Formats: sequence, structure tokens, C-alpha cells
Amino acid sequence: MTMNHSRFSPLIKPMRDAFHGAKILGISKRCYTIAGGETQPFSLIYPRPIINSTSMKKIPISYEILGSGMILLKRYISLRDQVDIVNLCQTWGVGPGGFYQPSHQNGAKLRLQMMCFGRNWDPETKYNKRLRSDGSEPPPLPYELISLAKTTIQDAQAHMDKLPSMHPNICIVNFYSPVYGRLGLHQDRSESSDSIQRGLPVVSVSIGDSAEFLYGKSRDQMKVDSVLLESGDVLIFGGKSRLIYHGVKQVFPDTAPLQLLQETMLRPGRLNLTLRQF
Ligand SMILES: O=C(O)CCC(=O)C(=O)O
Ligand SMILES: [Fe+2]
Repeated sequence: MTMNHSRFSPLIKPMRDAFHGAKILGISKRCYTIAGGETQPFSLIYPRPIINSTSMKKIPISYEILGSGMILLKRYISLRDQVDIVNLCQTWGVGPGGFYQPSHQNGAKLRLQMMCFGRNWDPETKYNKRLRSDGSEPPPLPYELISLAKTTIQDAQAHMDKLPSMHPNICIVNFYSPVYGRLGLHQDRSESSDSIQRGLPVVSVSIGDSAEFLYGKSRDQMKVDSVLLESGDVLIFGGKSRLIYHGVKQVFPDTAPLQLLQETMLRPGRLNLTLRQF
């Protein structure tokens, strides 16, 4: 198999590239890059950070507490920020270290496309291999996403106790096609034992088509709860819920906001980013 076969075709339809001069010149990646921390590279223009405009305007956040340390912030990410996040993932996702379809240890393919920021994770080697099997390295975690996760946690902490703060340094990005895409029940437990023991939250951002998300204290399908995750929603699970079993049962076609599709040319499906502290 050549590398082209395993490469994810762009999230955004190719004709959009005609309008992305910076990307074609190969400079847009440098504008987004942060080297291992929070120092930004020199830029002639001020980068517009991804910050949640809802919280800036102090419009009350609509939220649902799903358990101890588990909260769903509804429609939290503005459409403009959703567009920026899609473009960010598109920029990095089509290059080396970008989207691919990983396999389980038994060879079965996961029903999603994945890429990682900050540190490589795959179902076989977890976080243990610096390079992917195709030799690529994960791109650095963009500072816009670090800042987004931190602001989100602060907003969530205003509504619930027992949610620790965290400094994200890794992110797994999944893309699910409608109908076919799914993710079986699992725990996110490959991060460092320190991160897990302290219950440092996972911040999960959903963009595009809506999904039925399952969560529960055991892997038993009969005992899990279900919640709808829509475009712009942020789900946080930390504290006592850090090791909750969770998965994506189904992605509903044609449920993404029309304006998001018009502004990004996002292909049908659902983009999910889970920010974590290793
Ligand atoms: O897509 C989602 O909502 C969940 C993703 C997830 O659980 C993971 O990447 O570990
Ligand atoms: Fe997960």
C-alpha cells in the first residue's frame, strides 16, 4: 500500500484551496505553530485566538451536569470558532502526520479517521511510539486549542465543584462519516498515571454532524446513558468521571449547521477533538 492510500482525503473540498494562498505557499502552518509550550512564533499580524465568544459576551452558558466532574456545555463554541477549528484541522490533517484510518491490534480498522497533535497515539502502541508507522511525527498542539480548552474548563468550573484544571499538551482528532462512523465503548486511560489519578479532565469538542454519545460506569451496553452531541458542544469529563466508559454510537447525516458547511466546505460527518494533559 502506498502512503497515498492511507492518507485522508481533505476534510474540505479541494476547490477551497484556491482561496487559501497562505496554505499553498506553505506558510500557514508556521502561523499556527507553537513549539512545545505557549510561546508564539513571530507574526506580522495578530493571530485571532480561538476564544469562546459566548463566554466573552457573558451570555449564560446552557449546560447539563452528567455526573461528578462531567459537564456538557451546549452550543458553547461560536460558529466562527468552529470554522477556524475546521480550517486548523484541515491545514494539519492533510499533511504528514495527518488523518489516517488506524487499526486495532487484531487488524480491524477503526471506523473513523484520526490524527494527533502533540503526541502520537494509536490503538496498538498507545502513546509509546514517537513516530507513526508511516514515519510521520504528530504536529505540535496549536496554542489556539490550548487556550480554548483552558477557557472552557474555567467556564465549567463556575458551574461545578471538583473539576480540576489542566494544561493540555495532546489532542486526538477524530472524523466520523455519517452512518458508518462510530467508536466502541472505552476508557481514556493511556495518559500518564499522574494525569489519570488527579482526574485531569478531557475536553471534547464536537463540530459538524450530531452524534449519539454513550457513557456509563461499565462497558455493559445495557447500562450506559446516551446524550446528543451537536456542533459547538463541549463535553468535559474529569474528576470522578475521568475514567468513564464512553463511545460514539452513531452519527446522524445532514445535521451539521448549514452555515458551517457553506463557510468551510466540510465534508459530511463529525469532527471531534479531545484535548488532554499527558
Ligand atoms: O468522538 C467522540 O465524541 C469521542 C472520542 C473519544 O472518545 C476519543 O477520541 O477517545
Ligand atoms: Fe475516548
